Amino acid sequence: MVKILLNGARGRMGQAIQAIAAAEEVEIVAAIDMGDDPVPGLKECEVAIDFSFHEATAPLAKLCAEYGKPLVIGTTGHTPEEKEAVAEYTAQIPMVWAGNFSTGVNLLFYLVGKAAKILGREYHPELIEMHHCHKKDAPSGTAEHLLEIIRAARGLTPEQEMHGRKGLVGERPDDEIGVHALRGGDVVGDHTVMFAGPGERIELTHKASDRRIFAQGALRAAHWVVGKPIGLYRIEDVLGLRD
Ligand SMILES: NC(=O)C1=CN([C@@H]2O[C@H](COP(=O)(O)OP(=O)(O)OC[C@H]3O[C@@H](n4cnc5c(N)ncnc54)[C@H](OP(=O)(O)O)[C@@H]3O)[C@@H](O)[C@H]2O)C=CC1
Ligand SMILES: O=C(O)C1=N[C@H](C(=O)O)C[C@H](O)C1
Repeated sequence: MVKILLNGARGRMGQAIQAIAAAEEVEIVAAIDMGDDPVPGLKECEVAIDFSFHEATAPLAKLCAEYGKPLVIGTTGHTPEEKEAVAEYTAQIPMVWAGNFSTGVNLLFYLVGKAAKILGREYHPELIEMHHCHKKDAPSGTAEHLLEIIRAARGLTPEQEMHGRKGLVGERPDDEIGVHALRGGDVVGDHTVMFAGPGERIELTHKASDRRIFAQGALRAAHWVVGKPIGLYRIEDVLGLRD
């Protein structure tokens, strides 16, 4: 059993984690949300898990550093300043930080990287993601990581991303990544990267149908990170997928 503090406990992911905790050999010693004091739970836990809201992550990371507790972050939508603030604490505690804890999406990351490298510039990447109507950030954290992967493979910059198209946008250049965030209904999380080339197109898709996959990944990360050296880890480290 590993003892966890869960931040964002009343939310969709908080509920999904609580539903499987016992089966995954996790004891939730503190289930907190906005307005709750994390300190008593932090003192008792072995690791904290954050699935809450972008503004909440850096303050929690600061407290984890103060009490010497590892942190697993699933929350997305951080501003560049918030990301920087959180990253500072990776010099004080072990941290696993991932925009998507599913095994399937991590395979998608790998396949998209390979495809972006193998296919030439004339195979145009377009990224489409769809989530439920309650999601507050766009594009998704998963989409942001897919964009990083495509940019790295193709030598592109964030300025070469085109988020949605409207009006006289002109012809699509080769060195562009189209990004389209769809919202509606109760979609758990779909991500497609399309490479549209001359005479053919390749589509790589992952569709999540149950939040359990994210919850299982996050709890696996919580078990894994306890006792690890200080530093920043990704889900690839937890899954042993790092090249
Ligand atoms: N990495 C991954 O694999 C996944 C990541 N996510 C991400 O996890 C996050 C949560 O998603 P989801 O559960 O669907 O969202 P919800 O909106 O359902 O839940 C968020 C929870 O966080 C609480 N909360 C809001 N602000 C704060 C705060 N300042 N301090 C502490 N708690 C706060 C909310 O409380 P209240 O209701 O009182 O506002 C609520 O209980 C999102 O960023 C989402 O993108 C989601 C799925 C998978
Ligand atoms: O908010 C969600 O629901 C999800 N968020 C994560 C993201 O932003 O990528 C992961 C998953 O797609 C579900």
